[in-house]
Amino acid sequence: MADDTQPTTDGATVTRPTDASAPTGTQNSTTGPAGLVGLEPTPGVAKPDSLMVVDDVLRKFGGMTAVDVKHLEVQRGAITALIGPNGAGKTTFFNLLTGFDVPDNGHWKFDGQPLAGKSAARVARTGAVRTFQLTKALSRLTVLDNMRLAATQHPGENLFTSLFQPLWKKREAEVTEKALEILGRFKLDTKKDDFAGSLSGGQRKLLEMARALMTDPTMIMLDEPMAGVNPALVQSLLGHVQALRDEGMTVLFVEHDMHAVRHISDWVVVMAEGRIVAEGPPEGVMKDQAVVDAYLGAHHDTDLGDDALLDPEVLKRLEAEEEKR
Ligand SMILES: Nc1ncnc2c1ncn2[C@@H]1O[C@H](COP(=O)(O)OP(=O)(O)OP(=O)(O)O)[C@@H](O)[C@H]1O
Repeated sequence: MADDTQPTTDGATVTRPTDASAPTGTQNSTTGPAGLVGLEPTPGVAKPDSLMVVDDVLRKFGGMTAVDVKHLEVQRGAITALIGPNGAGKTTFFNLLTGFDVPDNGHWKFDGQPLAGKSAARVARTGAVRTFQLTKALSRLTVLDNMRLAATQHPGENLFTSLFQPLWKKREAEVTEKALEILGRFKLDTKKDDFAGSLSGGQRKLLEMARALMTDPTMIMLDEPMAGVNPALVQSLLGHVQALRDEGMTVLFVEHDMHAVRHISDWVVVMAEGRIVAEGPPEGVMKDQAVVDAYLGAHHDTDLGDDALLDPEVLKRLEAEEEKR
């Protein structure tokens, strides 16, 4: 397989596998993307190294079934995209898995630990952390304070430390150092004293990701990370997501941007009307008849992966525009 790598606005690199059946960033034959090679692309297929395993999760709103997932396994160390037309149940499913909503039925495990019935805070402490859009309150804090606040959800934080000044002083210094290091990685260090609300759409998304990293997650769950992002920064964001995977993190993301999905996902799971209708490597899944039907049934104008954004000329112009912001 030949890889095509491409630098982004901030130096991160997007690696585009030219053969989707053989993903990149492999560690050994069962874990990470390599473990997905050759798997049967059928809904509910077992993965060789599953970090999350979901069974019979049902969520109804009145008489309407929003989520009805029989079985899903998420491969450790890989990037899995969760896609589907509007109203398919993706966000509800995310909310259920992360303890922000309660199912009518079902159970699921993260790294062997049962999560059903656990609060959102307890789920986050297990290492499954989701990103959130910056709220109004957070927008009024500086970028650095946003990062420091995110660290308070860290499993290592405890009452003992917070009661003794020498301990919390030391901890505060460590947290600030870590925050600056992560901000540097996302090229947000120069913005550390700016209000988060003053950042561009793409920079906000980077900050959301940076905040999640303050808790050292095992799995990061991103809800539409590319939404509202300038196309020049999309490239950069994609590079960062791949870098997290290459460091061994598991990524699960909900996304409408099919360009993003096609170019960074190792595996794609498709939901429609609450159910998983297909899963498999990105190239194959986009051609799956059940997927085409689900999208055509929902909205006819969906772009299932436009490569125009990878045109160097288009990119150069967009990057120049982003620089001016
Ligand atoms: N709190 C709620 N009360 C009633 N119905 C809800 C609630 N939340 C979601 N729904 C319904 O459940 C279904 C699934 O919604 P959900 O937001 O999970 O879909 P989605 O795939 O994330 O859609 P989108 O891509 O548009 O964000 C929709 O029909 C929605 O109207």
